[in-house]
Amino acid sequence: MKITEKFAEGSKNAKYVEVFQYSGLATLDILLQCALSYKGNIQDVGESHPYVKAVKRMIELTLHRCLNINLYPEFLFKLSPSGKEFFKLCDFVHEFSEDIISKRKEDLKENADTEKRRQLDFLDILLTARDESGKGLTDEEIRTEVDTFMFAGHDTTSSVLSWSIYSLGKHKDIQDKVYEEVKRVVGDKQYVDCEDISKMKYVSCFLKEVMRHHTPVPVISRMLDEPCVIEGVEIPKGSFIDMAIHHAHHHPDVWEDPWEFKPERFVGDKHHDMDPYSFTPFSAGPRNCIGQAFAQNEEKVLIARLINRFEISIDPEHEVEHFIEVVMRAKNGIMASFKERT
Ligand code: HEM
Repeated sequence: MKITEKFAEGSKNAKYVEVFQYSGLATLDILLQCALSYKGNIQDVGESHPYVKAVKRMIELTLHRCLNINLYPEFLFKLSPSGKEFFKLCDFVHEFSEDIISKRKEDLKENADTEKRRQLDFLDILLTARDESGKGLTDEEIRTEVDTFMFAGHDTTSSVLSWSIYSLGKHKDIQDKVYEEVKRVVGDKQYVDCEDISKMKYVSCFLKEVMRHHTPVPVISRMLDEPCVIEGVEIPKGSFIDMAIHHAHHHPDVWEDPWEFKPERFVGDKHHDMDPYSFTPFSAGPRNCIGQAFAQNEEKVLIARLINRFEISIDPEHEVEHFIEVVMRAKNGIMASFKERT
């Protein structure tokens, strides 16, 4: 697994490694490979990869727009320098997805036999989907689905992986428990089996606590299509409302010691007796996250592989502070060291 090599290499060259940069590249490679059977080799190129650079800059420009009310109207944004840069990057990001799709279409035509043997992936489903009248998705519809998947499926998982590494390094007692369980379930294998995933019960509780305490998608927004009354205040139809999941995850009426990191609060699925909206890292309702099962399995495999090989510590001198940039990041990153276990 490349990310373990990157952490091992990084820890040899410097005592502490910045975690977010490597985890973002790894989760993008994983998503491209699993959903689109595309070998992006993003981790080999690093942060200078044009797709990675473009997405990073687009997030910065989106935040800049959110903080400038003058840029809210689409036509003003389009005329501004930041809007022009944003739409140019948008075109580039779309071209990246279109390229993956057109390569697959060619492969399907030219290598039908090898293609049949390949495992079905998300892109196959999009390319072959038909409605009742036999009509498939248009090229643009396929491209927007691929864009959503690439965006929704890699920054989120990277945030959870980075905060998991931070939490393991910060709480050595919890790291020991995670390691004991992984050692018992996975043993000395260099991979994690499907059956291993469901046996890692403590790792599940640990992951849930990471997603509660360091909520990966801290805020989601909706436009009201009908008026809504919240605590006696009527909010009119057409209003945009933000739902602060991170705050709900720390509400003292709901959570005991909300600012303490305690995976034990999820042991035995205790939280199942709670209000179902008290813990919603993947949102809730009809538009909740469709990648949640995949994401949780991915995180468990990554954590198991990392903890089986390394003892993780964080730099005690480095201040770590939550910073919301669509997903939950750390203001100055997370510095961790990865010591090979003997
Ligand atoms: C730990 C990782 C993840 C977290 C915390 C997460 C969280 C979320 C949340 C909160 C939403 C709702 C957004 C909203 O209502 O505005 C969402 C939607 C979505 N997620 Fe995830 N996600 C994760 C991983 C993934 C992965 C790996 C994929 C793809 C493989 C994915 C695909 C999607 C898609 C396509 C939507 C839009 C669903 C719709 O609008 O109907 N997510 N995710």
